[in-house]
Amino acid sequence: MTLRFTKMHGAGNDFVVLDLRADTAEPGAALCRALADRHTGVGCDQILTVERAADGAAARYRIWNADGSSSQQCGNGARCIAAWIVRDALARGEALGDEFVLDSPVGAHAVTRLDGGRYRIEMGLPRFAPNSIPLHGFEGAQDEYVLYHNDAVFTFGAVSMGNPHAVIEVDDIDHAPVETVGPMLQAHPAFPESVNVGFAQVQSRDRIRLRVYERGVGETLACGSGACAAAAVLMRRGRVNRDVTVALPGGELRIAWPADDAPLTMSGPTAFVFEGEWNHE
Ligand SMILES: N[C@H](CCC[C@H](N)C(=O)O)C(=O)O
Repeated sequence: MTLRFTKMHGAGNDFVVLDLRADTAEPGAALCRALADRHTGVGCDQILTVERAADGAAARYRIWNADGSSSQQCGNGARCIAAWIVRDALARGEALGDEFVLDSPVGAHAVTRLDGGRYRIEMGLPRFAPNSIPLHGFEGAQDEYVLYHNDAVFTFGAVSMGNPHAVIEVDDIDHAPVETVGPMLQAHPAFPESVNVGFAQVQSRDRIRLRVYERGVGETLACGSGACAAAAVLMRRGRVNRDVTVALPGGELRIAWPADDAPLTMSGPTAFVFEGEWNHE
């Protein structure tokens, strides 16, 4: 089987983009794992599929992690799909304009094309209620949850951006226990659908450094929904202003959440790396 794809990344979070608009079958978990393999496949954190949208949106997209699991949200992926759709429209001689809508597993996202391959995405409202994350074992949304595990105590914030996030504040991001606490929380029964685990260091009221151990992947160079989640948790705690820069290992994202009842927006870069054909038996 020959599979045409586009390799892209958003702040170093990398993707294989598949065009399914001609009703090509969606990739199964095994094909996603094979595509994502960085030795025997193409290599990526997530596989994104572009599909026809019904309701006036420019396109619909879906998301699969490198381990084959699906997700409802991918912030860096949304920006890359926006860039992919704009380039596709230009190649067809169609003018898409700088404002359009993308449909995703968690609903419509308004997109604004900025300069230099940057895009702003409306990421919806952060949801803090434990049952929306989902987070079991706690009643009512809290700014900080406390979890006991093997004689250790973990405090974290939790929020859904359409996918589940835990956010742990640290004093020294370069020595954060990403590879140990990340998998521990993902396997903990408090997170029945696992979780993306962010480690955030507040540098000022306008700047956060962040590392994310992603569900279905491990640590990535950037996580767009993770940047939204960390900003939302820290804004709700009053630790940062409502418009911040989130610096991840792969690049910087801008997160604004002007009011609790206003959509949170994420702005950041996109990049096309190469087009390819993958021959897979
Ligand atoms: N690993 C995530 C999906 C990708 C999120 C990330 N790449 C982003 O940019 O938001 C999950 O399973 O919920």
